[in-house]
Amino acid sequence: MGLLVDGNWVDKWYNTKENGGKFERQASEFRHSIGEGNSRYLPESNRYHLYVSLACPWAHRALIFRKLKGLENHIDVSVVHPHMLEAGWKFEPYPGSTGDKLYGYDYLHQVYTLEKDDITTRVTVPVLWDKHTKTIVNNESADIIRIFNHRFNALTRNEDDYYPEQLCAQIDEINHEIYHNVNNGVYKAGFATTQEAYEDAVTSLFTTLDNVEKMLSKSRYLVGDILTEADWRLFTTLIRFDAVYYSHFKCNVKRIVDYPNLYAYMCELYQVPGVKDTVNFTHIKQHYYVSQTTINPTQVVPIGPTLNFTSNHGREKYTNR
Ligand SMILES: N[C@@H](CCC(=O)N[C@@H](CS)C(=O)NCC(=O)O)C(=O)O
Repeated sequence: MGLLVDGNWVDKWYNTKENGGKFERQASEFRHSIGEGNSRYLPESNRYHLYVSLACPWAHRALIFRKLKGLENHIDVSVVHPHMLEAGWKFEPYPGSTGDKLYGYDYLHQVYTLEKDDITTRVTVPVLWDKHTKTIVNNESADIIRIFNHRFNALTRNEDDYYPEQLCAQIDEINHEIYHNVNNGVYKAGFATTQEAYEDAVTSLFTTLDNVEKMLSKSRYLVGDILTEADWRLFTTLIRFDAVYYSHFKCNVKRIVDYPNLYAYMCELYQVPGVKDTVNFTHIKQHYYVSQTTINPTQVVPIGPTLNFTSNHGREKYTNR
């Protein structure tokens, strides 16, 4: 695990010593959009490419939106190897990995230096890449899912809207809480290097999960009867929770399966057509347990738990009232 400094790969882990044992995620650097006033990046078929890891919850958001919005024939995907070690994300044969379909590179950092040869940056997934200009359009999943949500509608004729105008404020508000306490909260717990930083993160995480459990006892989705991006952003953390975050990141106050409403809600989302094809538990478990050697130095991957997301979720009752 490392980063690019002036175009050179440096093998270095996040430094938590400077800030009281707390993990602080760095902001994504490439934040361009496609279409709507952006004359550089136009919404064209087969022009953009998505680099992902099937393990990564942020990249998973982008894969789900690509599926839901019918973009599979317009935006192809390269999938990295699940292990992210000294050289960062790599392209090596592994079931479910594809190699770098565009340039045949060995490492994802080579895609970043193709964009700019003396770049200084972390090398993260997802990356939305433009094949025409050989540049990174965007490497922030929160932006990529919004681009996918509406910028290619003219091509796909898929008008499904996961960020409807009248709900934007509500969605932004819930995203904010879920991002800090849940999506990033599990990382803050797992990467904490002091007891205090760990306990702060786990307390906020379970306070939010308890609140969401209550909300979901009254409402089918996070902002009412409509499935929105807020739900998909929560889903990619929930689906990894019992298999990884509970044990590896020590988020072990409760499992998702112990929350009746959260669990049924997660099953409902998993069962939305196409979504289960985006979930790969081998990549997920291999990535976390093998790559994060500061937490799991033996790199032994647990066999369990046994998971079932296909049971009858019964969530229709909330909209049929
Ligand atoms: N804010 C980014 C975060 C992406 C991210 O941190 N991805 C992780 C994988 S789960 C990564 O590639 N980490 C490599 C690193 O931090 O060097 C997003 O949501 O797109």
